[in-house]
Amino acid sequence: MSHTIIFTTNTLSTKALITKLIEDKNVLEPEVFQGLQGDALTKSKIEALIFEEEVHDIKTATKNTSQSLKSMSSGEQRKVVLEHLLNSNLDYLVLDNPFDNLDHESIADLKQSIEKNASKIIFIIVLSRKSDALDFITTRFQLLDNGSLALIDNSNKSNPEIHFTKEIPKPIKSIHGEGDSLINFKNIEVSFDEKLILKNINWEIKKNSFWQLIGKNGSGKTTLLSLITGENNKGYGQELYLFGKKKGTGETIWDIKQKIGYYTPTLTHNFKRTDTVKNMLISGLNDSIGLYKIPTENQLLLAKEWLEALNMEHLAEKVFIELPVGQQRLIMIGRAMIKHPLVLILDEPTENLDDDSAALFVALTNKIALETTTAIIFVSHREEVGLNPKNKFELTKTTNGSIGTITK
Ligand SMILES: Nc1ncnc2c1ncn2[C@@H]1O[C@H](COP(=O)(O)OP(=O)(O)OP(=O)(O)O)[C@@H](O)[C@H]1O
Repeated sequence: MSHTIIFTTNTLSTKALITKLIEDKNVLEPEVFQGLQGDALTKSKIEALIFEEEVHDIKTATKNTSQSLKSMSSGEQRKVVLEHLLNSNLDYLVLDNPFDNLDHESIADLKQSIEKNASKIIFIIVLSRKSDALDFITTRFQLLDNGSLALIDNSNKSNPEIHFTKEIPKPIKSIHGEGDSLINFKNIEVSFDEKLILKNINWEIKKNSFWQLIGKNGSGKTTLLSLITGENNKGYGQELYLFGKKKGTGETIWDIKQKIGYYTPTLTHNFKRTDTVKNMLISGLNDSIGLYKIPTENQLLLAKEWLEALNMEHLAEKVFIELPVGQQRLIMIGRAMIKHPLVLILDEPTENLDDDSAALFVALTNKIALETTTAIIFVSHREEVGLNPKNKFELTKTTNGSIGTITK
């Protein structure tokens, strides 16, 4: 049995595929896999280990560190759990998009580690991105709509059709913001358990700017964003200015949230409600996820305009969580943008997307940057092909906290 790559697209359920791959009757070559021990590195595996640690106080993947799995950055979590699985005497290991969330160096490390273990463990790697494929694995399949696997040659290229022809719809009412300076970090520092994570951060975000925030795993990107969105109170007492006011001097978290549009894939991870696509868009006007109020006529009209702009009019009444993930992401960027916030924060928004869906997401982000005055902060490890940020802010780890530099 050789190592295998399986390409999937966002219209298909990889969960069902992965369950089959680690069942006794593995879909690849059932007779070969009979009796072999396998496991999978997936998001739900990581979530289950966090649950074990939190609720039952059982440390499995983190038994050699004092830090909890939950408090680690997403990239750190992935690395620790993979290391644990590689040391678990398995015959085969299924990796679900293992390079998502990882910085370039970690991707190179991980690829090396897979190659190093390739004589001991059979790897089955499920990928959404063609560019993530490992050269030494030449057995490659495409998951088809009917759940079967088709052997492919390596020259298959995708060509997404991008046709956002309508303009980004105008908001019902403008959000008021004084001056050009929206967010200003002046010598900001953040520590956890007395360990400095961010050091002397100076960064000003102005109206109409388009930033990409980059930095290695654990360099503090999410921590930096959480100072803006209000989830982290470590900004108080420091020179952090949000929309012209020093943080902690009067504005409530809700005042601040109202000026920000935010999207990160975890926002809808546990979302189980059956809101329609149309209502999901409108909920961005109330800063809720899912609609808890009856929409007004104007709101319904605005949602219609957005659906047209996204070429998704026909999906208005569909249940949001039943859409393929690529379409869900476009709706979520629409939801975050519907009020034309002063700042739009997109934290690893293309995580887990296939090439075509990522290209659509990137095109929509560029369009928002071009047609509105909203400032955009796009966080990604990947150099997304086609993304056109005007500036880049990079966090670089040092032994005493990460420092920030404007690199573009
Ligand atoms: N509550 C916490 N307690 C202890 N350490 C923490 C806590 N929250 C974050 N950290 C640490 O702070 C550092 C920065 O984490 P953060 O999630 O901001 O990084 P990141 O750049 O977003 O990483 P990634 O790209 O992997 O998502 C990490 O080393 C993380 O382990």
